[in-house]
Amino acid sequence: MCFAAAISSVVGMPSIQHAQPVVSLREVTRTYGQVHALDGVTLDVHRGAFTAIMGPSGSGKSTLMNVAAGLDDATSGQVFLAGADLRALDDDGRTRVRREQVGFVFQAFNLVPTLSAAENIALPFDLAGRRIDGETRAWIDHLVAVLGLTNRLSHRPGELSGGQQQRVAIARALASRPAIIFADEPTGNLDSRSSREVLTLLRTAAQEYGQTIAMVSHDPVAASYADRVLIIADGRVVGDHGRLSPQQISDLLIGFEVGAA
Ligand SMILES: Nc1ncnc2c1ncn2[C@@H]1O[C@H](COP(=O)(O)OP(=O)(O)OP(=O)(O)O)[C@@H](O)[C@H]1O
Repeated sequence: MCFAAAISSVVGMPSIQHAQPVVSLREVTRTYGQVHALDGVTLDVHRGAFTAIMGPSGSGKSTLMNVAAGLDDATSGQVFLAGADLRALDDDGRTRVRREQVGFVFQAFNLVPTLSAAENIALPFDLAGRRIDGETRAWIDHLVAVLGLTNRLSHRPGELSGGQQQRVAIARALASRPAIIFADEPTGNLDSRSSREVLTLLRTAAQEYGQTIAMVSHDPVAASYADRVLIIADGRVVGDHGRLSPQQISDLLIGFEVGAA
């Protein structure tokens, strides 16, 4: 069964609304001592967008993701995540917004090694003290089937390939239908075939389900799966493009790598 059919058969195809951005940054700065990791970033990310964030090493990509996800504090400016004004919240408030609205996928998979795949997928619900109701169980079962994990649910991460581990991490991130998934180099530890599978899954989740995804990557091929490519240099957004080919992305980046050298 294709991903779209599986999803629509469980929840119906949601309408994609572009009214309120999922993430909204206004003139955001983040300084570490003398370093301006973010230097006046203004940015909206809309529901259903698959956005790649690219730029030279040290340009501020991780800082941007961390600030937008409420993992790090902006020094100045405004940060809205799923309608919440993050800078007006205390640590507990930010943690709550993160748990309820954000999914994460990391390069190193970040699965708990002592838990099975099924337990890892359910972990965010356990941590949030949320019961998995019937509808959510059906959704997770479908995700597991579409991601090809049905026969791997009792396995621990150490018994799975890299690609399978990342698919478990993606199922975990999608399970709670978060407002946004932040993916930090999600294919950094995968071979090219597994990378293609993972990127296709992310793109399909955005296109067919309206799942908002922001992905930091160094890889022009990975970024070519996104429908928006942001280029960050010296803490600023210096490029904001629609879908681009890997070659177009490489050419853009070479200009900034040379500029940064
Ligand atoms: N916790 C921190 N303390 C001090 N400086 C920091 C901290 N985090 C980031 N920086 C600095 O902020 C700038 C942006 O870093 P950031 O990690 O966001 O860049 P990046 O684009 O994600 O880099 P990379 O591609 O190498 O991961 C860098 O100069 C970095 O050294």
